[in-house]
Amino acid sequence: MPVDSLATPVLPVPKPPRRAPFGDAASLLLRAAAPERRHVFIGVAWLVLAALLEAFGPLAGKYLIDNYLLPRNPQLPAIAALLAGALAAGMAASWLRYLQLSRLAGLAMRSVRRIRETVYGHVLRLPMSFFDRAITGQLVSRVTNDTEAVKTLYVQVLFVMLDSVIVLLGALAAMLWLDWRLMLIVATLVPVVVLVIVLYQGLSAPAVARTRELRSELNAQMAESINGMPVLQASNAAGRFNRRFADLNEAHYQARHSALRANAWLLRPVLDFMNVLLTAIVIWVFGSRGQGAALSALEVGVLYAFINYIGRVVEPLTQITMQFSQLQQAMVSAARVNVLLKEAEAPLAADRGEVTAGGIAIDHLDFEYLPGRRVLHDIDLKIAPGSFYGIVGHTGSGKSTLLSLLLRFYPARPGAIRLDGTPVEAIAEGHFRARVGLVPQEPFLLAASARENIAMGRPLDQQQIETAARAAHAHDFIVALEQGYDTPLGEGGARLSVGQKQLLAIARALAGQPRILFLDEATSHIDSETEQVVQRALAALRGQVTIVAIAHRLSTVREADRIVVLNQGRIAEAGRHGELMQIDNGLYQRLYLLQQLEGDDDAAEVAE
Ligand SMILES: Nc1ncnc2c1ncn2[C@@H]1O[C@H](COP(=O)(O)OP(=O)(O)OP(=O)(O)O)[C@@H](O)[C@H]1O
Repeated sequence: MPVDSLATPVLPVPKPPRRAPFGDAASLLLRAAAPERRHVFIGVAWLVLAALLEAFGPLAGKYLIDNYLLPRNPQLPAIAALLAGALAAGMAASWLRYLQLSRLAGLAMRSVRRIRETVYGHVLRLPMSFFDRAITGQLVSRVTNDTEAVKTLYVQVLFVMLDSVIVLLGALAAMLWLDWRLMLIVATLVPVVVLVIVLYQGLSAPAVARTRELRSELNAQMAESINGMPVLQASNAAGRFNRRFADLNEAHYQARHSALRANAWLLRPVLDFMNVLLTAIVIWVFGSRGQGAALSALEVGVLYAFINYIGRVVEPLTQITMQFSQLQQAMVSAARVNVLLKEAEAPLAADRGEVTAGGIAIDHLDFEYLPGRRVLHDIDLKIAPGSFYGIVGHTGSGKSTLLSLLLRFYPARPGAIRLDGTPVEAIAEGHFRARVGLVPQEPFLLAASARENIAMGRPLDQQQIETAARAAHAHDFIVALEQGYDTPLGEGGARLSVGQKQLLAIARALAGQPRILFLDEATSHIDSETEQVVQRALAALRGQVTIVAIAHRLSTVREADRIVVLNQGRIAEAGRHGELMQIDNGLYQRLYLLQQLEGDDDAAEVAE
């Protein structure tokens, strides 16, 4: 990682959307919950039943007051039956609510699991060009934090809201039946709540979106710092990073605070005030109807039921408004997840041919990462099956780019790359990856055993693993480890030397029995002695596997059948080592002599 990028004081903070797109969130949720339609219907049916049973309580109270208490009509069996009925209805409602909650919570959790798997699977299928733009920490934040926030949408928000709406409708229906004029007064709460929500949405949406963005920036900085820790500490950048993190954290706090302020002002207080106001209005209406006289028996029962129902209207409305802030956050997260899901995946390869012998043909290949900035020009190469090709050139000459195209990480266009006569994009993915092996510059090792690192999840037996390790000259050092092939290698293979890691990476590539093996500067980090081991391993494969090695260190490819020298994206020279050394003042000759000089200097330094 370049030190400059570490020292950059400001991270770009993308502009948050003005409004959280509800359609995006809804479509994501519906898609994820689609396989569970049956659970949704049953859960909702139970909710409706529970709300109906709960609405029965105040009606039973009204009946008790009207028929037994006020007329002083102590029919104990009837009163007991009424109370028992109300009690049973209440218990049944609670039981049903518990059942629906566990059913719907399970559904929510499964749906979120589905979303997370979909997002991760999608990320795995994205084209390499996406990862040129992506920032690891932000991406991780989408797959973990954002999908977690979407869970809130299901578990708390949707079900609490659904429940609240059903209870609200039940209470309004019961009031309508008791006294439609009073019901209309109480129902004025509904437009007030809609107004509060619209106001809240307008005030808090930008703050919530910004909070999410900033949180993922925080993750990104954390991930970047951990990855670049040696450079960060060596360049004394800890203080600068700390300040940058603190600035981001402060911006996050401010954004969160302004969302919470809108929350505190608008949500609960408005509803609490309306509750008191409406109860006062209903009592006043009853009072003015009686015009000072005592309320009739009928009215006392209705008043009791009404005051009871006002609570049942206010509570769900309060719940709905309170949940709205979480809904807001979840919608922003869902929208972010959706943006990621809309990224086009790498096109699926057709299945029109196979890699058999391992011949490679590159025809008039041009390539540019960014429009108008061509990095490869008219590359034309024929590599016979089983041969060993070296690709060399100055930094930035296009070696890695050519390898990326050979590995199908980017579409090879205009021009074409064919393997055994079939265009690379027309070979089925599984077959292609099995037949084409890669030994990268940085051997990526898992925190697992040597065996698992070679197998990489493929169903390989001990025999196959050992054969590959022997071919890569890795067997001897593996069996010398205290548990042999089962020795845990530590994070990133910390237990091994760089050269041993590289040999293990070669064993891994060979274990798949590839027909073609690409080496991406596989010898740049190892000493000359280990390089010779790698060279012997490669020499043993000659004739069986086509090898294309990109090399900074020319000694690695000295024995190649053909060495291709790239210069500014074009093939400048090609031939055997001896032939290239004959070209007076040629690029290869100059590179070679320069490296020899450096080698002599190193040797002299060691001798001193
Ligand atoms: N992902 C990318 N997006 C845009 N430009 C890129 C990308 N990768 C490489 N380039 C550009 O393409 C050109 C060739 O780079 P490439 O990495 O292929 O060179 P190289 O010969 O492998 O260099 P090195 O020996 O330093 O690894 C360079 O100018 C580089 O800036």
